[in-house]
Amino acid sequence: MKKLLVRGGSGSSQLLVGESIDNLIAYIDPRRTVIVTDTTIEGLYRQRFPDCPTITIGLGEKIKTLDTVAKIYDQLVELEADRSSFILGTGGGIVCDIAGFVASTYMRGLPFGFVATTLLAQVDASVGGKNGVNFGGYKNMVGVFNQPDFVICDMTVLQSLPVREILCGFAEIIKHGAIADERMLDFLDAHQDDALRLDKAIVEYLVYRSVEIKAKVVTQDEREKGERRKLNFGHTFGHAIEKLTGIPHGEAVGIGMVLAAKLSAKMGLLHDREAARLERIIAGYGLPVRPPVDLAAMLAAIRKDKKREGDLIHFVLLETLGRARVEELSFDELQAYMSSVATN
Ligand SMILES: NC(=O)c1ccc[n+]([C@@H]2O[C@H](COP(=O)([O-])OP(=O)(O)OC[C@H]3O[C@@H](n4cnc5c(N)ncnc54)[C@H](O)[C@@H]3O)[C@@H](O)[C@H]2O)c1
Ligand SMILES: O=C(O)C(=O)C[C@@H](O)[C@H](O)[C@H](O)COP(=O)(O)O
Ligand SMILES: [Zn+2]
Repeated sequence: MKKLLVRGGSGSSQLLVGESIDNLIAYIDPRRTVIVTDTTIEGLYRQRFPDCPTITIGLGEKIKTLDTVAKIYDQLVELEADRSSFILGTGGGIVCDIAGFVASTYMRGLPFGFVATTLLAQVDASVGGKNGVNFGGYKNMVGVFNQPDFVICDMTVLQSLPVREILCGFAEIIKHGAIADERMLDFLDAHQDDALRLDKAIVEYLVYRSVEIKAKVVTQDEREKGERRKLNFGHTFGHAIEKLTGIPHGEAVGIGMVLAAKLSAKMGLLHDREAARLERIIAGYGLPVRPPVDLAAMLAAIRKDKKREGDLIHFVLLETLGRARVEELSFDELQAYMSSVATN
């Protein structure tokens, strides 16, 4: 097992890469812990959790709402959870985002930790303290920055993940390579087959390196005033596509990264050859690369993105593979560049 630390103004988080869920008891007091999980994880892994009251939520982005949060508050009241209670979110990104938000707001905030059970949650969603829910159909509109005490990433639970969910995790791994580490992209290229069949050593390296990249950025800029914006590479288009089509987050981010790389090339930053290479890597990991909606629809959704400030939007571009930069673009500029970028 390897450990990393995320330091934020809201507290520090221990990231335990390769820890087993069978050792959970070393991190929590079961008499004080309430587990929040989803129906899949409850069915697959409940017998391996410590014996604690458990709140089980449904599946899918559609339940990442304030309504679900309110239902969890109700159950916490019923369980007589108090300020000495501890919330353990056990699941993918949806459980982590919701459980972290519930823990951060119930009774003005309880301590919490995560067991991240999807590849996407291990490499991204459980790390960095962004907790929240969607509102009015728009992504992550209500939330907080607040670090969990710990995150457990047990590689063995990834074996039960459906293939589509594994691929979604690779989208965020590729993102970390694209913004911060070209050698990671070389590694992803060289080890594609082993990575896709979840070879233990390969996946453990990719999870660790992803978390290392994200932990460094979050420690520098927890509240996303500058450097952290780069973690949003591919997300401006990605969130719009997710909202418009309901495809999973990782798939939408994969398409968003292809579009953002093409835009970077159009703006004279990234070489066309590099944009094409990134697209090849994303496609090689079985992810879609063409937007299933037209440009006008995406731009209309982007106008409501919470990263908009007046007529400007912070857009993450690539200078080269492995180095990102954030530019403020007006919607007119974005529209002008994108209308000359091939999107199909
Ligand atoms: N907070 C952040 O920094 C951050 C970062 C990235 C993504 N996110 C959010 O994460 C969410 C997506 O998370 P996700 O991709 O993990 O989706 P998810 O939580 O919906 O999980 C995907 C599916 O896999 C199932 N599952 C989970 N673990 C499993 C396992 N070990 N075996 C079998 N099935 C399992 C789940 O029940 C679900 O059906 C999005 O809402 C996205 O916005 C947040
Ligand atoms: O941690 C971050 O910062 C990220 O941007 C990571 C993203 O992969 C993630 O999808 C995040 O939830 C997006 O946050 P948002 O604030 O843009 O909604
Ligand atoms: Zn994301």
